[in-house]
Amino acid sequence: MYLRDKKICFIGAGSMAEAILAGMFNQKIITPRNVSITNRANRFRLNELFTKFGVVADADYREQSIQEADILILAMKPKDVGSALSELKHLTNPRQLIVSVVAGITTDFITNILGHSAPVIRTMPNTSATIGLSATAISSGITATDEHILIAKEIFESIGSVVIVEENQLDAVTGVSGSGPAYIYLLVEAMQKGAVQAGLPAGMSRELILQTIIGAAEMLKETGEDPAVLREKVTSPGGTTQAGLEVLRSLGFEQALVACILRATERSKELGAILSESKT
Ligand SMILES: NC(=O)C1=CN([C@@H]2O[C@H](COP(=O)(O)OP(=O)(O)OC[C@H]3O[C@@H](n4cnc5c(N)ncnc54)[C@H](OP(=O)(O)O)[C@@H]3O)[C@@H](O)[C@H]2O)C=CC1
Ligand SMILES: O=C(O)[C@@H]1CCC=N1
Repeated sequence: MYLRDKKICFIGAGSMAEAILAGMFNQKIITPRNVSITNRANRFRLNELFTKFGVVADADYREQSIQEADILILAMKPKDVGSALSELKHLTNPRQLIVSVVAGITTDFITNILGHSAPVIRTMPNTSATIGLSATAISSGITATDEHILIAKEIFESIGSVVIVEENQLDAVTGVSGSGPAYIYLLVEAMQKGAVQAGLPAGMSRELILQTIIGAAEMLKETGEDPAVLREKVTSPGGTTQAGLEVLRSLGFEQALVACILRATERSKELGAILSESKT
């Protein structure tokens, strides 16, 4: 219970902030009166989050909320981090823990803008946080201690599973599990198209595909088997799976996924580099 009595303030009130809020309240690891949420301008959105969670979400209390927080969660787009921190740094202090969910942005970048030694934890959750099933990786900047990692772990365990990584692995995590839900959704979209073209009704296709993905994921988890072994068990020689997989391979399915992850990883590095360059 590292979060008990800690005051948390979100800077950024978008979909990731909402997903984390929902997880923390579902797991009852913090009370609404200890949480405030701020954004740049959208008062309607703040009101929506106040109505939904009962958190302090009043634009007029933005400065006070940031100043009084023990933990600041940065949840704005990468392009907005520099300007947001430059504008708000005078409200922060070295005793606050800074937790960032922003893709590509390094702990060094954040520390340099703040200009003081507040500990910074960089994380990468994903949108399955909304239903408590995020895969989140967390890493610490140079001034963060084991206790800070434990605090961040408690926050992100409320929205799913957590692994601790070195910061230089976080771009790859972003390419794999941060963006990963989108790859799976594209797979479902394509499978649905195929199912309908093969003659199944759309609604039934969706149900069959979802259960197939859930079943395959649970098989991987529960058996601990290598995916190649499980794949081979589905694939009868000369059967339907073999025929389907041959088409996937001839169209470069595996290379496409590997290239996708490498490009998303590279993009995460680019997002950080663009901002670092624009600062110098
Ligand atoms: N979506 C995803 O799948 C994932 C996203 N992330 C990361 O989460 C972060 C947030 O993403 P998401 O929630 O989708 O973004 P949204 O666009 O939904 O929300 C961004 C929020 O940031 C606020 N904001 C912008 N500028 C400032 C500022 N200067 N001061 C205070 N608040 C500001 C916006 O306020 P206003 O509306 O008033 O402008 C808005 O509330 C991103 O950095 C992304 O990389 C991480 C993992 C997964
Ligand atoms: O697309 C993005 O940049 C963010 C980071 C991971 C998922 N969404």
